[in-house]
Amino acid sequence: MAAVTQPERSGASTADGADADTVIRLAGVGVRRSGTDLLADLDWTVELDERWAVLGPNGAGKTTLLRLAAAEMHPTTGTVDLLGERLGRVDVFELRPRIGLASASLAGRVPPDETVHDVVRSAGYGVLGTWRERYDPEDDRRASGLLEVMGVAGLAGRRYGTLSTGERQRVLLSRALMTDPELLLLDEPAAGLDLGAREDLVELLTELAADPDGPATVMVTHHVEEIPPNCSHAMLLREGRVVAQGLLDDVMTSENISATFGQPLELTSRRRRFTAFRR
Ligand SMILES: Nc1ncnc2c1ncn2[C@@H]1O[C@H](COP(=O)(O)OP(=O)(O)OP(=O)(O)O)[C@@H](O)[C@H]1O
Repeated sequence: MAAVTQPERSGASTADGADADTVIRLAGVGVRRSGTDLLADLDWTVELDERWAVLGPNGAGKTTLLRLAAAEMHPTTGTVDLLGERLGRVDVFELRPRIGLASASLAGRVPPDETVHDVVRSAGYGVLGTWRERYDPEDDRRASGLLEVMGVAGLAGRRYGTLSTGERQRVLLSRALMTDPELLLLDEPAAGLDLGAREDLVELLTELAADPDGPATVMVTHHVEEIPPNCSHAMLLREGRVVAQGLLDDVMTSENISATFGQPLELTSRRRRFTAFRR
């Protein structure tokens, strides 16, 4: 993967004395809807140099967690600090461009007639669908560079609605990186991909994760096979609660995976790639 230049980021302190390398801090977080706890008792810290995988079965609360981290919703209880700013006290419209997000819900909102180049470029304005925004040549260069890095430069002029699932994932990843975010959030980036496309994506994410000046990354997935080998941390969620979280090698055990998915599973790893099957 060719490198897209990232500015160097360092660990200074913010004005309120918080560690500037802390990208996400959740303390005592709960999200409650219609009398149900979507998330409960959640404490979580993500540092700038960390690459997280979040795993759990359907309905575990993974997307809810990512929406909190994307400043798309507020917690019912507890506090959420993103990039040194407390949700509820900060203008989320200023915060969101600092966070790159690729998710199925975003994918579904892209106008099908939009060109691929515009889908990527318009992230700078936080909009979907180009209207009257003014773009600098630098915006065009960055969008083109990212599409090149993701191996889809040849699709720049194509309409988004004509792309395959794998091509869309690469375009949305390019869009998520357009604002040079400090935090990158990926909700099931490999969903719907065939085996080859999944492996291509894992390779892309591995290269992205290896960039020391790249963003802190949180990737939500259902499948252990999709975890990039250089992922540093993992969180396992079940029914809105953390089963385990911490360093990848400590968290990814047969016991923890079995507890998370509620069945006896055997987890194996080879060259830091995981597979799981029922015992
Ligand atoms: N507004 C709401 N009212 C009640 N329940 C809700 C609401 N929004 C979400 N839920 C429920 O919260 C739970 C967690 O949803 P979430 O989308 O975070 O799970 P998930 O882990 O991402 O699931 P999946 O893997 O299926 O995408 C689900 O059971 C969902 O039905």
